[in-house]
Amino acid sequence: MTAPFTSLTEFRDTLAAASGPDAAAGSAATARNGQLTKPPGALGRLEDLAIWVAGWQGTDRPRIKAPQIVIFAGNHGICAQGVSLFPPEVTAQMVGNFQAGGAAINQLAQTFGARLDVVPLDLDRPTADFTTGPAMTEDEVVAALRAGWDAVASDTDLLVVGEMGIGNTTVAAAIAMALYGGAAADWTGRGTGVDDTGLARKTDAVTRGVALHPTTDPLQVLRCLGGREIAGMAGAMARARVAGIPMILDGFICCAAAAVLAQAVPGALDHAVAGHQSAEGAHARLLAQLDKAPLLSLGLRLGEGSGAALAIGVVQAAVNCHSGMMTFAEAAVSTA
Ligand SMILES: Cc1cc2ncn([C@H]3O[C@H](COP(=O)(O)O)[C@@H](O)[C@H]3O)c2cc1C
Ligand SMILES: O=C(O)c1cccnc1
Repeated sequence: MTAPFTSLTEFRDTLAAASGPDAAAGSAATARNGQLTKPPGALGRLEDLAIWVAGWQGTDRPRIKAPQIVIFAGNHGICAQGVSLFPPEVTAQMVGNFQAGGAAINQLAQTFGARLDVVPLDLDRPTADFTTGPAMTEDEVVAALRAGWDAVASDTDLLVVGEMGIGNTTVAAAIAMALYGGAAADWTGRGTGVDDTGLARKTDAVTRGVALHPTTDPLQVLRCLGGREIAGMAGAMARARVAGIPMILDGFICCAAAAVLAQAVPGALDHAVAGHQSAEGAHARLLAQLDKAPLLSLGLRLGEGSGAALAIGVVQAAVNCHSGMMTFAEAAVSTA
């Protein structure tokens, strides 16, 4: 489906018009869960996950048959401030690596049987340095949101969005500070591995950028401080919300994109679970703001959708148990 919006206002209206999950299917799944051959609650959060997917799929027997991972890539003018350990050309080089099958996310996608799509967004045209002006024009940010919307396949039943963009932990920190306040140092971290001096440069850049763009409108925060891959992720998440496709959030950068939606429209992330807590310092703080408890905590600090991709396996396991197990009656097992 082609994106049904051509402005930020229309984007917000599209997202706000999304309906919620099927409450009857959720209730039916809760009832079924209570009859499965296990002590009540013994599958812990897997039970909640299966019931949650059931609501979004509108059936008490959900299945995950077509998971999709989409990686958005973008380049950032803020790299001019010396905020990353790596040079910006790595973004395009890694896109080539994704296309050749050589990155971590390729292996993870294959492990969980997920389709993998890579969407480079104007890599030869970095955003503007947000310490000197708005990162994007409205046309640019809307184009990236539309690319995100259009990247979700029509048969996808579980979505993961990931990113590649040298400099984007600085961008995500600026978005988080603009949306939630606090000091820049609360939101900056080591990203690809900057030293103390690099971290101080990041924190200074975020302080100056947020001061230059004092807007509190979440979509203007995305335009002024964000990046194309972050807007692409937001557009794909919005499409999933409107289409009722459950999704798994990845690390710090992905959650910054999600935070824009959550602040723009209440309930915008009802279709999302947190896949993992990354090692980027402020990810835990951001997850707390989103009120999402991570499924995994493996010390990853990669991005590319990697932590969320791992959690595809957890969600698949949850729905397979829920939909494939026998009830006490079917299996002739005595109840308590
Ligand atoms: C080879 C390589 C592969 C990556 N895959 C993801 N990232 C991650 O690191 C970047 C963010 O960190 P910073 O803000 O410090 O630049 C993003 O591209 C993110 O996806 C990578 C980074 C590198 C170097
Ligand atoms: O939290 C993440 O996803 C992350 C952390 C560091 C670098 N890239 C991504």
